Amino acid sequence: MPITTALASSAPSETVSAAAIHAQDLVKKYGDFTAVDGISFSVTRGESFGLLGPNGAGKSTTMRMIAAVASRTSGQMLVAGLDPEQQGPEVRARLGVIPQQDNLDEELTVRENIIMYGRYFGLPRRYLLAKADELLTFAQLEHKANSRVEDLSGGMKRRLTIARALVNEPEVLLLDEPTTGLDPQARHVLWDRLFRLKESGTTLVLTTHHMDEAEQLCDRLVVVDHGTIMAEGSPAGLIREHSTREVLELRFGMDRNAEQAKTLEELLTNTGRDMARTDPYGSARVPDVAVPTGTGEVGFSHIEVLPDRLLVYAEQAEAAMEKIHAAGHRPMTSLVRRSSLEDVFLRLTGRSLID
Ligand SMILES: Nc1ncnc2c1ncn2[C@@H]1O[C@H](COP(=O)(O)OP(=O)(O)OP(=O)(O)O)[C@@H](O)[C@H]1O
Repeated sequence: MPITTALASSAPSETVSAAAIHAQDLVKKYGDFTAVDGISFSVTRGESFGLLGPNGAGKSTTMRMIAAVASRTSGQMLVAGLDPEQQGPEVRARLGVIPQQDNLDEELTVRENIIMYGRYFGLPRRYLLAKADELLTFAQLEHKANSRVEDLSGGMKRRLTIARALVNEPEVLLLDEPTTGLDPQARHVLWDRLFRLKESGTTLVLTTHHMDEAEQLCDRLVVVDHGTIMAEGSPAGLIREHSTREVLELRFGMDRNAEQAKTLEELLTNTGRDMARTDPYGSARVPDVAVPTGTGEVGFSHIEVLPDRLLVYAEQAEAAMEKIHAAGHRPMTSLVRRSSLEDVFLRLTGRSLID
């Protein structure tokens, strides 16, 4: 059966053809090992879409199948309406690919890297000279145009890799771990450039195991673990669905955390007017809408015990802290923060995103 027919049988055809990427029941096996285990997702044109998961989750393998550099074992996929398996060169011409490891030509200058890359696409030299200037300005590398790549910082190399990937004006930009290994300042500069691309309408598909990156850049994302999709939604929607609004982080000392967790759980669960969960480790979910709270109301959900600290999940973490103090408990340190995608991942898998 042609792929368009197969895909259309389970999704509205206008959805499939309008999608920048449509993947259905995608499987990739390496021998007996299943790296990608039947994942399905759709990326809308102009959207910024993320695959968030820990090392080894199958994110890069999925990206390689999208980029037409790895075959799939089964399932279907369309990229810009084309099948990467059947129409590899056409798909690659529509994509900009930023691999996990920079593969710039260290012997060439910054400008030459862009021009040489454009030549692979058969783009004319005159076009490339003007395009290189435009892309160097975009990447904030004008002042490095004639420097050799080996003289660039890590952040500059990453920006050059992105600039180079834009030379063929791709419909979709694939970014595999775009800022891993960069210092915080370099990450922010790169995020700013990606924001601009997003605003100009480029479809971004990125993998990351940094929850802050996913929160910053993604309109929508899938949480991936062991080759399967655990959850899908916007960063805010996922947090609303799988966590409380706030988290109270407490340290009591390594050997006391587990014991304290039991005591605090009883204390916070039995607080009269609170919206406590009857089964704090069960599957009960936090309501989709913000819980109305008044003085003393905690909206307690559950406690996670990590090796070095406790995470108390509550709509009102300050109120939880007050109750803990009032009951005479004195943690060594305490911190109130908003829930993040890291909390979502922990809730879904029982593990941290970064081991
Ligand atoms: N060519 C290969 N042969 C065998 N196993 C592979 C191959 N490529 C990837 N794998 C395995 O498939 C699993 C998924 O790898 P993948 O690189 O897709 O994960 P990832 O989520 O991108 O993680 P990372 O961020 O570490 O790259 C891993 O267990 C990896 O060891």
